Amino acid sequence: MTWALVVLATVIGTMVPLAPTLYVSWRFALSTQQEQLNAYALRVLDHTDAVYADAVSALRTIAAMPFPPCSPQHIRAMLQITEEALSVVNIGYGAGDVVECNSWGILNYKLVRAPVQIEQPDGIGLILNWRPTNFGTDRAILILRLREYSVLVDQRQFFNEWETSNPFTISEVRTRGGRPIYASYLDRDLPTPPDASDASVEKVSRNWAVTVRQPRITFKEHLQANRAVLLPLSAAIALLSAASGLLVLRRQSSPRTELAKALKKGELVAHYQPIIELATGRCIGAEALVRWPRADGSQTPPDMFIPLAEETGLIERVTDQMLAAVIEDLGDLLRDDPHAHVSINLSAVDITTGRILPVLERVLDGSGIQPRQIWLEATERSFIDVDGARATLLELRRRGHRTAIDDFGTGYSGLNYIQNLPIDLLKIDRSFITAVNTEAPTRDVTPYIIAMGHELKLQIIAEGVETENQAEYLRTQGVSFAQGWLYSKALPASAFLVFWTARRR
Ligand SMILES: Nc1nc2c(ncn2[C@@H]2O[C@@H]3COP(=O)(O)O[C@H]4[C@@H](O)[C@H](n5cnc6c(=O)[nH]c(N)nc65)O[C@@H]4COP(=O)(O)O[C@H]3[C@H]2O)c(=O)[nH]1
Repeated sequence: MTWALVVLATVIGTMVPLAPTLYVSWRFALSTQQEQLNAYALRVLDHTDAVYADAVSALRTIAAMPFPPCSPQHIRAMLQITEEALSVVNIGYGAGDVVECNSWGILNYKLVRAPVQIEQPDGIGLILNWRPTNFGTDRAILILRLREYSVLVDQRQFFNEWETSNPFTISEVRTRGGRPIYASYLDRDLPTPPDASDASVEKVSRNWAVTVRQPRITFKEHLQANRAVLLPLSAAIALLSAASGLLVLRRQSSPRTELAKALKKGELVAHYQPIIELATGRCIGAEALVRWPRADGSQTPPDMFIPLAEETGLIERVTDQMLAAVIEDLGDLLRDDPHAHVSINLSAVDITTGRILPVLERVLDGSGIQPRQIWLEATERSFIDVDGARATLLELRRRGHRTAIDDFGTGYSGLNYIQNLPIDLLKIDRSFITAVNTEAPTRDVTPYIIAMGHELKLQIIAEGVETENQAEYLRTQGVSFAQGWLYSKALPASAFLVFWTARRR
């Protein structure tokens, strides 16, 4: 994946989750608004019902009292009820067109009884917006009338005194007959009820219908109102998607992914380093060494990616592909010359788990290649699990394969250790060959390793032979085989076949 694609993916990765997030949060705001309105409508209705019930109760109580009209007891009773009923500001009595007395006493002026405007189903008459000039208040009064009695209520308190605490919400109260009797926008100089796009809720009780409204939240308003939350949220989403984009990029270009891709595409190839019989100078076989040619023409050295393959569990696939390459590249050679062999490097897991056994069986089955033509090399690291390694090596040997301990001398295997392992060949590490005939401190170790090999009756291969001098020394020490740049570097299959033909004679 290129950077451009990752940037594009990051931008899309930012926008794609952001757009639904904003939309969902707006939808959530709308439903929250609706819920709030719902709750508010219920509160308005409850309040109206409660105040009405209080006023009606006062009305019915006084109407049921047996006192002579406007008698001192009658007036005292009206005063007492007025004081006890929270919403009632006064009670009036008048049998004809005028009020004769009220909670304060007998009227000494003429107060005309206002005509009933609305008849409620429960028999109570309503008079709205009564504004008496000489009554001690300039606030609108709602009168509830039952026969001769009138109960006076502060109209604003009756409907919803406290609703001013919610300045964006307006409420309208209607009788059950549909007659509008209150609208908060009239009281509070609010704009007249807005259009149908408002968010609104209607609630109905036995006597009243209440509607509450609010301009519906637009997406833009929601965005502006929640900038403080939404902007950091979008920044966080952007960061997250950028981070995941980078992660994808890193994954895409991580060495492990690259190696896995190379394995998948079959990009690893086998090169073959000739193995020479020191006594005759003849080529008796080759070691297969993995090569990873890159698109830019370079090669990634096995020392770099083999440890990675071992750590990341890809090494089994490397082994399997090398084995398949050997059969493909040198199958004819091996079938034509039953004395020729190819050495293959196994990993620790191939040896300790025995995984390689069925793989080899499958590959060689019906191939015409003898198991003894496939030598298998394992480093000392493979022998950490001695029992697992011994079981695998024993089975390999039983089938006819030859087994070699590779890079000998670099690990910690002592004589006692390797003499208990079923090994045929000991391969001396290049560092001990380089030391031959030099002043290097390891030069004394080389004869010791060779002697150990002889002691264990193992055939010895020297690797990294670069000079005739080294070859001569090894010959005199009784080392059987050698490989190294003195003879040839690891060659592509076709070049090796040419080398083989020339050195087989
Ligand atoms: N300076 C010098 N070097 C020489 C000379 N002759 C041979 N060599 C190099 O020494 C290494 C010998 O292979 P190794 O000890 O098995 O060491 C191998 C082996 O441990 C591992 N490896 C290579 N191919 C495979 C494979 O197919 N499977 C596994 N599991 N490991 C492999 O990678 C290591 C390095 O492989 P290469 O880079 O191919 O390096 C090879 C070879 O190219 C010489 O005269 N002078």
